[in-house]
Parts: sequence; C-alpha cells; structure tokens
Amino acid sequence: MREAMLRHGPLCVGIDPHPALLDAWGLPYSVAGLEKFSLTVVEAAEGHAATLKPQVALYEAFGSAGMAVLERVLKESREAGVLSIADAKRGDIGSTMAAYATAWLSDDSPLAADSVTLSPYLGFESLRPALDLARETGRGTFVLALTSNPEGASVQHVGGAESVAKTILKAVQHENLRNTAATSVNSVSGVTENRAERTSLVNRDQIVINGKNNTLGCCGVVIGATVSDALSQLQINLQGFNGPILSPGYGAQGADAHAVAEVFGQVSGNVLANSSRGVLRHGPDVSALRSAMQRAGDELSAALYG
Ligand SMILES: O=c1ccn([C@@H]2O[C@H](COP(=O)(O)O)[C@@H](O)[C@H]2O)c(=O)[nH]1
Repeated sequence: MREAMLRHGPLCVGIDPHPALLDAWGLPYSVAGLEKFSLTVVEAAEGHAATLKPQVALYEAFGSAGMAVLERVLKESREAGVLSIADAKRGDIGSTMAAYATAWLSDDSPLAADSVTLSPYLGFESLRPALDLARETGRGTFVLALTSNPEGASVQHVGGAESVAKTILKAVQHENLRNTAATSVNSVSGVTENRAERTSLVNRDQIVINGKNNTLGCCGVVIGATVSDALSQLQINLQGFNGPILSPGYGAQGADAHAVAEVFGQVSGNVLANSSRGVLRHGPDVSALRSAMQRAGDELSAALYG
C-alpha cells in the first residue's frame, strides 16, 4: 500500500455508478451500462491511482447480475495492479459476520477484495471473524468511526470526551497492537502462513509519520474529510494512530485538499482520501478521467505531504 501511495499519491478513486452519472456518460442504466462504466474507471485507474473503492450498494441495485459485474471489477482491478476496497459497510452478529468475512476476504471467494469497510454498531468485537480473516489472508478492513455525513454525529459523537467514535478508534488501535504482537510470535515459531507473501493493502507497511517510522496495521478506520473540528471537540488525538485512514468527503461532499490536511495534520501519512463523483464526472473519456485522477492526487499530495 505504502508503495502504491508513494507511486500514485493518497487518492482512492470511488466507483459509484449512480444513474445520473451513467446518463451523463451516455450509458443506459442497465447491467451493460454498469459494466462499461465500471471497467472504464478500472482502465483509467491503472497506473494512476493507489486504490479503487467500488460502492457495493450500486451493484446490489441490479441484483445478481450487478454482483457479477462487481466480481469482474474486483478481478480486473487485481489484474491491473490497483488495490481494491469493497465499500460494503458490513456488520452483524459474529456467526453471520463469519459469512460476510468469507465473502469479501477469503482467497477463493469470487468477491474477494483487498479490503472491506465494516460497520461496528453491533459492537466492535462482533467484527472479529472479519478482523481475523483479514489478518490471516493479508487483507485489510476499514471500520466506520466518524463518517462524512452530518447525521453520523447523532450516534458517533455520543459520550463527548469518551465518544462512540473514540471507543472505535481505541479498539482499532488495540487491534493493530495485538496483531503486531501475534505476528512477532508467529514469526518466531515460523508460522507465517501465506499472509507474509501477499502485497496487502494495509499490512506491515512502513510509513513515516512526523519523522518516525511506524508500522500500519491491517485494521483501518473511516473518518470523513468533512468532520471539521470534531476530532478536537471529542478530544481525539490521532498522533501515533497505527492504522490506515480512509477519508471520504473530499470532492463532491465539499472538502478540498486543504480541509483533508487540516483534519489529519498529525497523521497525514496514514490517509487515503476518496473521491467518487468528483473524479467520475470527468468521464467517459479515459484520458480525461486520468487527468482528473492526476490533479486530485497531486493536490492531495501537496496538501498532505507538504
Ligand atoms: O463516511 C463515509 C463512508 C463512506 N462513504 C462513501 O464514499 C463515497 C463518497 O462518494 P462521493 O461521490 O465522493 O461523495 C460513497 O460511495 C459513499 O457511500 C462516504 O461518503 N462517507
């Protein structure tokens, strides 16, 4: 991941095939239109973006045929060498969670992605099957902490200085510390399994934050670029946070690159900023899409890395 970010910048391109976008691209709102739209974005992203984030809901809207398109998108992203984040926001009781984990994070699943977004509102530990499987298969997870939508505050800010969001962030930090300890133990006993072989989205990346080398764990979080001063209001200090941060809200939701840098000043090296509609509106021309990705990546790099 770090390598991909160094090469292409901190931009994550969202694949959100909204009806209005398909229409603007001159495509029918059909399975064929969905496929053409999605594969055009994958083609444009090859060599130009660190990650792609297909929005699962927009494929589900087409039923099984839409999910088949998503399978192809994930496969072609892999073949193009672009890491994928399935934005599925899954979360359920542990026994059901195991099935979600198998679907998105197991090696032989047709829907296997490099990582998946998770919703922790059935309790962080209910996510255990996905957290464990991601670690075992060299994949990653992104747990919702402070989402980019204004309604999120009504749940995530509850508790003030000991907010729900802070509890999630602490749990993720703890999870990554625990994984680091487990990896060391496994390495000592020689049980490194296949996970050490994979180039993961988030595993074992050396990253420089404020001049110090830190290892990013495989458990990340979602914090919107639109949260403004919520981190300070909730007395959340991200200094030393040990996971990747997926940050939607840049672009169409109103946050510019400076706003992203302002929110994440302390941990700018951990940030992967997502833009979906902000980039996609430049299609269907592949070179126009690439230029939009380049511009967004450049302005984010300048703001985040200085
Ligand atoms: O807090 C969150 C979590 C996820 N999202 C998703 O990201 C994209 C944003 O799309 P834009 O067009 O760049 O606004 C979309 O798929 C959301 O479901 C988010 O926005 N906020």
